[in-house]
Amino acid sequence: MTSVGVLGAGAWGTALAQMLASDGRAVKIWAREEELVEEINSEHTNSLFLPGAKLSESVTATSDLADMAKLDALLVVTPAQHMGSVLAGMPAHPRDLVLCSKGIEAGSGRLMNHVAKEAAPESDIAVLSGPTFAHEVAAGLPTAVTLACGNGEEQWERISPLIARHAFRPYYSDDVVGAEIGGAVKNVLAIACGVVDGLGLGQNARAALIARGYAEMLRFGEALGARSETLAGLCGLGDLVLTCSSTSSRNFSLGKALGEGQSAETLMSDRKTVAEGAHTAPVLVELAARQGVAMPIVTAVYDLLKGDEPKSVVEGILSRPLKAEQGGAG
Ligand SMILES: NC(=O)C1=CN([C@@H]2O[C@H](COP(=O)(O)OP(=O)(O)OC[C@H]3O[C@@H](n4cnc5c(N)ncnc54)[C@H](O)[C@@H]3O)[C@@H](O)[C@H]2O)C=CC1
Ligand SMILES: O=C(CO)COP(=O)(O)O
Repeated sequence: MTSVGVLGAGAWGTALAQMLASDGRAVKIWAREEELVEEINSEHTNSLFLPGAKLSESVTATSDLADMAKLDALLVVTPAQHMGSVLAGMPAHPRDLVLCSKGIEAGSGRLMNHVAKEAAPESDIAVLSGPTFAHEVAAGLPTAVTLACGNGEEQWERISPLIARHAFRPYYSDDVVGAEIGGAVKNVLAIACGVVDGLGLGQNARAALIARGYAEMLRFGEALGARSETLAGLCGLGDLVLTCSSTSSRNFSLGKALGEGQSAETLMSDRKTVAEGAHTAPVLVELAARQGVAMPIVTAVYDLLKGDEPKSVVEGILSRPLKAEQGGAG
């Protein structure tokens, strides 16, 4: 039987391992924390990152990257900023790497598929992304995702049966860049929606922000070669709607706390879980400027994270000159 495992035992890696094991399959998960390896193997829980979820006994954990190298396919679920170093620490790599992290590498500005390709040049790369709160997937609630295969339909035929379950429906795409940009940009926009909520600006403002944020995602995606139909799908609009409207989102909650007046510095230094949008915003602002793409909402989030005062940042957005809704430069 083809073997599949999960690299990273945060909330999402753990939920994916449980989803994969829902048909009785043996699933190996790599955890960085020794105490978590012990807990998953003995208690079948992950109280650090996914409290409340009960895992199947067929999910077993290891802290040895060599165990993961032997598998046929690996779902890669480290935080985006650590994907390169974790993959580089493996003695070899499975044939298929399915990237499930949502972000852009700070410093280099690389998308995750470029990071993975450099660390594991022999592997075929795919991207899995969509509206998927970890606790819901772990509980077996249904959702659907984009599975963008860098090697096209041949790779899809190989990996989709490994990943699809009754309540977890991958949809085929070959637009890896589009799938990655959707997930990375929506995290930043979710912070903005949280700020609107924290400031009490109302539901109209949030809907307007989602629509204008989506326009930013489309413009940026187009500049990097993503297809707009990909961004209109599960990994773009689908995930944007989910993350921008729920305090279950860490990014939304971070924004809400900022809007309520907590300091960015304190919020970031106190974190145990990852809010990828905070790491993506600065590098996204840089990449957008390089591409000549206007991203005023993303820039506003960056300013807030630098410590600018929420009310004045919102005032800046509202004072922008009026323009045509479609086709303008921003
Ligand atoms: N939680 C969710 O509902 C979803 C998360 N994602 C994405 O999955 C990725 C992982 O997020 P979560 O599983 O939620 O993480 P988490 O916030 O639950 O846990 C933090 C993770 O970071 C790891 N970590 C911390 N420092 C590290 C280091 N130096 N090197 C390697 N790993 C380190 C920890 O071991 C832990 O696995 C992120 O890119 C996130 O955007 C995607 C879809 C859903
Ligand atoms: O990506 C997610 C859901 O699809 C999770 O969002 P947060 O990282 O904001 O919690």
